[in-house]
Amino acid sequence: MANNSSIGIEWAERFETLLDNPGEEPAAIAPDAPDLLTPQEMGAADRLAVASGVRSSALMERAGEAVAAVAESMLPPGGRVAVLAGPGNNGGDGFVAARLLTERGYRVAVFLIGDRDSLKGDASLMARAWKGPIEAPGRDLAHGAGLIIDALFGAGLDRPIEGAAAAAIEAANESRVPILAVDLPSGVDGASGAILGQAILATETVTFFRRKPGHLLMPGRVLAGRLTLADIGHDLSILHDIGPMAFHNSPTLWLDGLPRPQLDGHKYDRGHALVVSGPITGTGAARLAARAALRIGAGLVTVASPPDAIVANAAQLTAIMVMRMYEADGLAEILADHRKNAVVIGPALGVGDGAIAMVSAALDSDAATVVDADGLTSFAATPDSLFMRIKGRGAPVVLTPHEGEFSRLFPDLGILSSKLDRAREAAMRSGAVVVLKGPDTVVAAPDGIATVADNAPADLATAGAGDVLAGMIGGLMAQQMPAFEAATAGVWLHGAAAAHVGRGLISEDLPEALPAVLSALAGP
Ligand SMILES: NC(=O)C1=CN([C@@H]2O[C@H](COP(=O)(O)OP(=O)(O)OC[C@H]3O[C@@H](n4cnc5c(N)ncnc54)[C@H](O)[C@@H]3O)[C@@H](O)[C@H]2O)[C@@H](O)CC1
Ligand SMILES: Nc1ncnc2c1ncn2[C@@H]1O[C@H](COP(=O)(O)OP(=O)(O)O)[C@@H](O)[C@H]1O
Ligand SMILES: [K+]
Repeated sequence: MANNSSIGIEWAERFETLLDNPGEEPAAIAPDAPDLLTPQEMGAADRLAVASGVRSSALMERAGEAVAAVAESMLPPGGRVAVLAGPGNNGGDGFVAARLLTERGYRVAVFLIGDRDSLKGDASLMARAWKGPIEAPGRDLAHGAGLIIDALFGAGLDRPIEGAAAAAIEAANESRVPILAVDLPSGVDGASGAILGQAILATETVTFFRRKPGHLLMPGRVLAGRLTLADIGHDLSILHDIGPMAFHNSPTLWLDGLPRPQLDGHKYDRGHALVVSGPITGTGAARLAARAALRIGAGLVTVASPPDAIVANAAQLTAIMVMRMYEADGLAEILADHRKNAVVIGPALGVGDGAIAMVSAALDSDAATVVDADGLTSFAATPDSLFMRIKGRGAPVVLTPHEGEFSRLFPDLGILSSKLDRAREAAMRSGAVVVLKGPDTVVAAPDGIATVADNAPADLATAGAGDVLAGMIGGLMAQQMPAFEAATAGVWLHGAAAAHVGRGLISEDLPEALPAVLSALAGP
């Protein structure tokens, strides 16, 4: 995660409370608006809107209007508002909001970084329409204010914030006055969610047309606070020209493709998932994954167990079957039965040559494969051999690393500040769908399409939660759901199951919460 030292303890507290209440939809958003636009794509959207006949000053006026409307919900008229305006169009939005709020009875002070004469285009126009004084920001900029509007930098932030702007951000954060951010909390990179130098800790953020990845990726999601998505006059057809490649993970994306039991179906139509168990000291992980695969709808689930663990597995499984497996050759034999059409391998498998051989055997089969945990770590020294096998097969593969496992397989990708880019690069390099886990889990396909989830509660940071996720994805693939959709749906359902359980969650609860979550999705 990016450096958060400039935000300090309050940031950490916010992180905790926000993760307790994940996945709140932004206020004015249409629920089926999952597209995420990078700052560059948003710039293109603005240009396309202007090309289609919308005046850019009208876009800015509406943006400022949306900011003023949220400000009114945060502070009653008569209150004092401090507007921090930056040198670009984000500052322009701030000048519009300052004017509108003054007209509505607020006492507004505008603090500008730079001078009015250097402003360009619409920002210059809006600054001239502001009739009040303009001050330079000092340490006391928030003195007496009931609300700060942060219009320093938005989509145009292109380098770390220093100097006067950094000092203004520090003063705003330290004032403890509620902050409404325009477009993005200043200092947050809209593409990655990373902090560039110093960042505003906003109470609320108003953004326009579509969210950016940085509104969902950490720490941007936490720094943005509550998000409102405002329509400022872009035509939806613009999205066809832009072709967004990143999406907010929500059921809109995959619900139609979610497997459902058919009236005339039987269990063999719902696929047969195989989960590979570790040795006697590590059997629980496979059982968690197997239970999840069954709960998410696979018709049959079998645990392939090393001989020493067969009693432990058999004693604890009922609807799930157990098969004896003699190392990699045994696994290959079991998977020669093509009815076993999905395999989950890696949870508590053990790290080493034995695991490499077993993962290789799984990848040599025709079964859709989920490789997790030790199955990934075992290839730390030879990641290319894993990727070659993945690229050489016909059936799909999903890799489900947490950040630690990811850095073992893709050590050079740590330099990319964006989790979205890391997952995409990894998917491209490996040929697999990559699920890069965490509070902002990214699912990326080799063609660059990706989703970002924001519905996982912090309760998921518990032993075995990842095993359950691997099983859920395997169970969906057993039901013929394509890999990217299965991974995306699995991640969302995993978060929703955790939210359904709430406090005190342990991994065993997750599969058991699936019936309620799936039933709610299926509707009445
Ligand atoms: N037609 C449009 O383009 C619209 C733009 N809108 C607003 O315009 C914003 C984007 O405007 P801009 O592209 O002008 O970008 P910004 O206003 O976000 O910032 C760009 C300016 O800041 C400077 N800058 C960038 N990083 C800096 C740093 N670390 N330290 C000091 N200076 C830095 C740049 O040199 C440039 O002058 C959006 O976030 C949104 O708020 C809205 O008004 C809607 C319409
Ligand atoms: N702070 C958090 N907030 C939300 N989800 C989290 C958090 N930490 C972990 N998770 C999720 O919990 C799961 C943990 O998986 P993993 O790290 O593989 O654990 P394990 O190996 O114990 O199963 C992943 O799905 C991850 O996305
Ligand atoms: K801002």
